[in-house]
Amino acid sequence: MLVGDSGVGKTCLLVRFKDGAFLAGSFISTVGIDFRNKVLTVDGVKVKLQIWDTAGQERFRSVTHAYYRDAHALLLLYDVTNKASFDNIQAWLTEIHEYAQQDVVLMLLGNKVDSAQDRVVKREDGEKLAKEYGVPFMETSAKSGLNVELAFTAIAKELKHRSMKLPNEPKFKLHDYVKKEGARCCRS
Ligand SMILES: Nc1nc2c(ncn2[C@@H]2O[C@H](COP(=O)(O)OP(=O)(O)OP(=O)(O)O)[C@@H](O)[C@H]2O)c(=O)[nH]1
Repeated sequence: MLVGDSGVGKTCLLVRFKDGAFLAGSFISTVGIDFRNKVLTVDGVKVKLQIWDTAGQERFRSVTHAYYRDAHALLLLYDVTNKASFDNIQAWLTEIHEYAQQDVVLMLLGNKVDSAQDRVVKREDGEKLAKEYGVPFMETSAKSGLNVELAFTAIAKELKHRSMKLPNEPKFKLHDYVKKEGARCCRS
């Protein structure tokens, strides 16, 4: 499930992942909730992700609260060009704590890193906040595609490992995977 303030790029991130395209131009805010499916092959196993795109606008909050309980993973987004969306992350985390399952997979994403000239939230600030709350963190761009595939693949890997629970397989460490792959392939 994708959550975060209105306008941070949740729908665009999902469209980039699903269709490999960027929705440029006028911004159409999500009404309520929407979902798309995508099948990924993770370590030779097909994983079907059902990805729920929520409305960030306050007036839809009661609708989206009802969906948290069934979410296996949450991608919490802020916009690196919008300080308020970053400042609201703590409130989102409180909400997640209240409504989501205790063991939900959670990842923090700082989106729109392609807009370098408009950036107001430094990468280190995102990293610091994520560390404080013990969640994996990445910067992304729905526009350029930076780290989009990586974010969803990391989540899919974690979910696959959880659902298969193979006793002889070493535990998958989402944090380490994100750190290693992020550093290797596509830091901005
Ligand atoms: N430069 C840039 N613009 C982006 C990016 N992602 C989204 N946008 C723009 O930001 C605006 C909002 O994007 P959406 O994906 O609709 O935002 P949202 O979080 O789904 O918004 P709500 O549905 O209201 O919650 C649109 O005008 C997008 O074109 C990005 O990575 N880079």
